[in-house]
This record gives sequence, C-alpha cells and structure tokens, in this order.
Amino acid sequence: MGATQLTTTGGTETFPRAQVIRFRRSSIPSPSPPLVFDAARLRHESNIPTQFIWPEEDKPCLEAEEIHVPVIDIHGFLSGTGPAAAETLEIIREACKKHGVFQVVNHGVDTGLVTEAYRCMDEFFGMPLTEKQRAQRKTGESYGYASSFTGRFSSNLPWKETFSFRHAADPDSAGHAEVEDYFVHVLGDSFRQIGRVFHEYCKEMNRLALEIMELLSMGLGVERTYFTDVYKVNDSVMRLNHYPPCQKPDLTLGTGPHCDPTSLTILHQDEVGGLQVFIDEKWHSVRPIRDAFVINIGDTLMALCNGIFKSCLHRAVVNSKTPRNSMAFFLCPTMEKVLSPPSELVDDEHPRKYPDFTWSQLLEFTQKHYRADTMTLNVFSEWLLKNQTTTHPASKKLK
Ligand SMILES: C=C1C[C@]23C[C@H]1CC[C@H]2[C@]1(C)CCC[C@@](C)(C(=O)O)[C@H]1[C@@H]3C(=O)O
Ligand SMILES: O=C(O)CCC(=O)C(=O)O
Ligand SMILES: [Fe+2]
Repeated sequence: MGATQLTTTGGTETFPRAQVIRFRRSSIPSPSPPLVFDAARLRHESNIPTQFIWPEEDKPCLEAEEIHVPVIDIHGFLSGTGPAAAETLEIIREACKKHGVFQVVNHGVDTGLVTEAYRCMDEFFGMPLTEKQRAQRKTGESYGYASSFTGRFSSNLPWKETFSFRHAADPDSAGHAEVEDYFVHVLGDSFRQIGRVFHEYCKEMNRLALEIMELLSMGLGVERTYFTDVYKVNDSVMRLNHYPPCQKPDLTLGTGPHCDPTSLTILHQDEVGGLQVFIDEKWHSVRPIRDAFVINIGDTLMALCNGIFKSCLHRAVVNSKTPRNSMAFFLCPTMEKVLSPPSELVDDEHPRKYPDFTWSQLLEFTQKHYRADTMTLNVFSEWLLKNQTTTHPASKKLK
C-alpha cells in the first residue's frame, strides 16, 4: 500500500495510501471553476464529474447479497418480557464481537416522529442550493450543510448532501432546545417547527442510545450502568443524509467505506435501501425495516471495549432512479473526557490495544488530518503515540 505525505503543524507525517485529507491550497491556481454539487442538476447528468468516480477496488456492487442483521426487541429485553434474556444477550455479544452491527425494534420511538422527520428532511433538501447554503458548514467545523465535500476533499467525493447539527445532553441541565435554536439561528424563524421536530428526534435518540449502552455493558459483562454512566452527559451529532439519484451509480458511492469514528450510531434508512456492511470479507446490503433502527458500534466504543466489540465497516450506495434519505445519530462522549477501558477488560492476556484519548482529539484528527475510513482508529492510535506529550492525559503509553 502506498503512502501519502501531509504536512501539519506537528511536522511531516506519513499515512497509508490516499486516505489523508487533501487540503486545497489557495496558492495553486485552479484551471477550472470550483466544483459545485447541485443535486437538482447533477441527478440528470450521465457524464458525472471525475471527482465522483471511485477507484476500481471501491466501486460498488449494486446487487450485493442481503444479510440478515440480528433484530433485538429492546423493550422486551430490558423489561424482561421478551424472548429469553440470556439468548438475546448472546446474540448481541456475537454480533458485536464479529462485525459491530445489529438492529433494534420495540424501541419506543414514535413512528409518527420518524415520518415527520423524513418530511422535514424533504422540505430542507428540496430547497434550491443557495437556500441550503445559508446553513453552509465551514471548514474545520462539524455542523451545517455540505453538498458533497467539494471544498474539503478533491477526489472520491461522496454522492450526497448532508446537514449535521449538535445535540449535547446533560440530565442535570435539560430543557434547552438546542436543535430548535440552531435551525432558527442558521435558517431563520420559519424553520422553528422543523428544528422542534429534530430536537424531539434527538431527545429520543439520546434515550435509546443510553438504553443500548445498558445492553452493551451487560454483553461485555461489566457493571450494567458502566457505559450509561460514561455517556449520560454527552456531546452528540445528528446527521441528515440525502442521496440524490445518480445516472452512474456503479461508478460512485453515497458514503465511502468507513467505520464511524464516533461511539454508537443509530441509523434509520428510508424504504429505498443502500446501506451495505462488510461481513465475512464481502459487502452485503441491509434491507430497510421501517420500524427498526440499525445500530453500529463506532471506533471510540471499540477503543473503550479494548477491541472486544468491533467497529462496523459500512458504506452507502446510490441508484439511478430514487432519491434516498437516512438519519444518523452519532453518540459521542463529552469532548475532554479521557477514554480508557474498564479494568475488567484489561489483563495479561488482553493487554491495552489503544492508548487513552479524548473525543476532541479523535474528532480533530478526522476533521483536519485524516478522512475517516476503514483504518481510522489504528492510524489515529499511531499518530497519538508519535505526537504524545508528557502533559496531556492521552499521553499514557500502551501497557
Ligand atoms: C465525526 C464524524 C465524521 C463523519 C461524520 C461523523 C461520523 C462519521 C464520519 C464519516 C461519515 C465517515 C465517512 C467519511 C465522512 C467524511 C463522510 O462521508 O461523511 C465522515 C464524516 C465527516 O468527517 O464529516
Ligand atoms: O446512509 C447510510 O445508510 C449510511 C450513512 C453513514 O454511514 C453515515 O452517515 O455515517
Ligand atoms: Fe457511517
């Protein structure tokens, strides 16, 4: 595998292949006007810009074989009214150890809220590009609207538009309608109602994420409240993904292969389908189930589990006819919390796999130095160890 050089404030670093974010340098004259991803126009284009054409090894298989991702009745499990608890726990444990993905039903999230959230997404993404750009995500920021990542990356561009916003939770200071305020701030008062819908949706995602954390603590055999305690105060991100049709769906990807650098992702996909997971050395599609959420383990949780539960490798493909929407709630710890696995998961036979770090460090790494992909956690760990200082909490060496 080749290597790409990137010069940052920390010096010159070598990272594998073309994974490094290629920064646009204003000093280099650009021969053509900047690329703009205007979905309304590009969805009809059969000559797609080369920046959207992915390398041969990443080109999608649109007819990938479906895989049955385990479906867990979460209310049944937590209330003790569902199928035998021990069996359910074993299914979760196996799925998380092998590939890091399962689905939940009977989760208590009102289907009306999900439908309403999709309606609001249609309203937002259906606006002309210039209207959406009022909420433009700025360089280095994690929130806002991005039409593909034309200003951020220069190749392997994803065929999608995204709108991301923050949802911080703290049970001791609940009540602040952060999402609603954000919508009004960036888009104006006419977006208050849409902001309210997404605020409600995020609150529900936060509740569900903490319930799933209870399940995962049990699956790992640590104290039932262990991960709920870590995440009850959190600094999470909600992302709306809109994938317009593409006349060359076999050449591009909606979202490239990656593991989420975050802790836990609660994904809802509409009925169109396009999510694929990499299991047993093959890409498989995950058929949408209207009442289910897909749960992915992310890199941060994998590090907190000392590698026992795996971060799920996934991607999204597009199609030539039907626009697709998905909603991802990324549970994240607070920025400066030092993340290290519980002592029960570390011993002589299972030494520490990753160094201590903070979410703020990993987030910065994925936003400024490295485009999140299949190897983020390993590359980040090496980078941390190389750049460690004696004063930072994340500077402890691997045992
Ligand atoms: C912290 C994050 C970075 C990304 C959004 C969240 C969680 C997943 C990451 C991402 C989806 C992984 C694939 C590449 C990426 C650039 C994307 O296609 O959206 C990633 C997100 C990002 O850096 O904005
Ligand atoms: O749209 C999908 O199905 C997947 C999206 C995704 O992986 C992400 O937003 O991180
Ligand atoms: Fe993802």
